[in-house]
Amino acid sequence: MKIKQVKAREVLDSRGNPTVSADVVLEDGSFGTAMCPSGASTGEKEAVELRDGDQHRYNGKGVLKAVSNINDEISNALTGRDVESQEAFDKLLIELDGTPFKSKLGANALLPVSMAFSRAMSHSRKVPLYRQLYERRDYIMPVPCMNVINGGRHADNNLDFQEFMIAPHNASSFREAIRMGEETFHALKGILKAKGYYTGVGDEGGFAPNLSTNEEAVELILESIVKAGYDPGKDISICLDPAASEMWDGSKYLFYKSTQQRMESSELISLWQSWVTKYPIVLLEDGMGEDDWQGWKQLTQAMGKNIELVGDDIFCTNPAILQKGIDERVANSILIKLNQIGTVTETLDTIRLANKHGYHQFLSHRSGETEDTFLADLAVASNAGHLKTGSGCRSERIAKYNRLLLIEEELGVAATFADGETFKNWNNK
Ligand SMILES: O=C(O)[C@@H](CO)OP(=O)(O)O
Ligand SMILES: [Mg+2]
Repeated sequence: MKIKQVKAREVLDSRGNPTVSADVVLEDGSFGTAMCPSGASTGEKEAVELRDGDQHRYNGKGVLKAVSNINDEISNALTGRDVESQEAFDKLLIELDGTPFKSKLGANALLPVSMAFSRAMSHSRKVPLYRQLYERRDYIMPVPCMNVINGGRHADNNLDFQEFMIAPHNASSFREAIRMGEETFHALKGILKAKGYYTGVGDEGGFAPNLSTNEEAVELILESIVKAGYDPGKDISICLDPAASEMWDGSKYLFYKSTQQRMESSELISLWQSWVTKYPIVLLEDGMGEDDWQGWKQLTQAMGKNIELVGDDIFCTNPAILQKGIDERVANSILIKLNQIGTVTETLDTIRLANKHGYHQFLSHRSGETEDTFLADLAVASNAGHLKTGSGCRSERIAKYNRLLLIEEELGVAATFADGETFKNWNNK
């Protein structure tokens, strides 16, 4: 298929920061467009996001360089080229950049072009995007892990830990799971209000109340699950992303927003063990920091048979780093974020590698998002069984859930809801 046009411009993300929107048009007139998300608590080994640094425009956060890299270099190299597959297309992008972390053209230039090509191909082949990404007979609809309390770097005022999520898994469909999650979200709002807490939301749509302890967040969520009429642990469980890299001060974990206490890795592991005993927690993401491999190994030894331990900052969706984690028995699951690695093909490669070694895959949005719903299709295409894309009441998050509702309807009997099995069956460690 010949590429007819590649084009980009600067648009805005959900934090009001600039991001890249790109289009790809194929010879047969098929059109695809996509927008790039952006993180706040980023891993050190993520593919590079180019920012202009010109303080007169968006406080240095403009993306005009990345945009012109698409409109000039990428467009010149691709226009008129015959490309037979996503792999071939992404290979051209990777070669054009030529650096290990995509620092020349920017992952925020490569990724939206790569995603736009997937969409253009799906239009050309007249198949839905999830089928374009991975053709299967039956698909698994993911458990929506909804971030109902935001802390850490995603809210200025409150908790040390970044994300407190609910996983409504005892449902017969995605539609039912989302309803259970939203009912709990609204019950939580009522509880916060009654206790005199602020009910404004953080970057990912969860509440950002001024709670005094991290434990209180979990307790309130459990109370809201019950208030909504569900059984904690049986119907709805808890998932956490404390984003521990943000707490790591080089040798210890600093509770930088609450007590100012500094914990050894072993103490933090004991804290997680006591929480898992006390609370119905099924998934812990970034329980240790990315620079604390030793701590990560110990965490995996201590808890890897009991719950899902997801590596986000430590793996950065990078197959080479994941391979190191597999070899050294670090984590039993990987977070998947398209812009951490920078192309659709490499994202699918990482998913495949994880699958081959019994590592689960947790599909994820970024804290800076757009209305682009690519993630929803990727979550279905991968059959990964769960995703996180915020909660409640912010449209850039809900857009993905709404897309999943439509996909489930479209698939009909070819769709099975993932349910609680998603969080079980560890075959390693
Ligand atoms: O840490 C995370 O998992 C993500 C998404 O929730 O946050 P950010 O996009 O800020 O890296
Ligand atoms: Mg994370």
